[in-house]
Amino acid sequence: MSHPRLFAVIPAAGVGRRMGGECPKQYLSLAGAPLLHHAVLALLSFTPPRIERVAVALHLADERAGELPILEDPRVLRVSGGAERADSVLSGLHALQEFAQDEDWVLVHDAARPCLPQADLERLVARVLERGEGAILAQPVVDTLKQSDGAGRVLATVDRRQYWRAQTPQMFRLGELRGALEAALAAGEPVTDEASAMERAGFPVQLVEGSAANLKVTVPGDLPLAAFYLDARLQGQKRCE
Ligand SMILES: Nc1ccn([C@@H]2O[C@H](COP(=O)(O)OP(=O)(O)OP(=O)(O)O)[C@@H](O)[C@H]2O)c(=O)n1
Ligand SMILES: C[C@](O)(CO)[C@H](O)COP(=O)(O)O
Repeated sequence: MSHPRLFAVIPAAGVGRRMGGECPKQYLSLAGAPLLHHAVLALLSFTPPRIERVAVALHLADERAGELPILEDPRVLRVSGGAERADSVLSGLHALQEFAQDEDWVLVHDAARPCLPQADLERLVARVLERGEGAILAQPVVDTLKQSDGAGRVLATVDRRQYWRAQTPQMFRLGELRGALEAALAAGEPVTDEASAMERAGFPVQLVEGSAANLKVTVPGDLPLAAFYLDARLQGQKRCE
């Protein structure tokens, strides 16, 4: 069997509205480096299989992108992001077409998730390559879930055993994902993750349990927790040196 080829896209062109502040959150520094650096490093460090190219979707006009040495890595492709996250992902997929085939696998990972543990990434890639079906990292819901009536009161309590919180990376075949995203966007459907476009197109999506460390840095309160996880990883790496 031919060796499966693996590529990646990192959407990193957001403005970080919910974080506030002047600087888009992907350039905020935690554990000595910007969030974007940690996210790119997690993918460049992964093997086997080695990720052959990582397309990073940026606000190319943002001079801060030029200040990240990791974006000079020969495997990194800088592409211009789009108005929405899905547009940025598509921009990355189109750039990868120069290097990848439609049947190759692609991981899409948020720059806003800097703490991705290698063990989670290994688990996701192993499951996809073992079963030949796309998958996402996700966490089962552990709190009781309430449905809102839209006016600040509980409408219903739902069975939380059926609900998971999607994370990234999300891993699919490049051509299938490109087609599903293009179809969803053409239909004007809201696409907040790659899996929703694949579900809409009728593809199966496996759920692979991820860890709480793989949080999405969204609001200011997320920063100290992300710093804790990154510091813990660095301390662990020092103990192994
Ligand atoms: N047009 C966009 C919007 C978002 N993203 C990226 O998608 C990831 C997840 O999005 P989110 O957490 O929503 O980031 P922002 O859109 O920057 O945050 P906000 O919604 O608060 O503005 C981030 O890495 C962000 O940079 C992107 O590449 N292009
Ligand atoms: C892709 C994602 O991280 C999965 O939970 C999430 O949908 C991103 O949403 P955002 O509003 O773009 O942060």
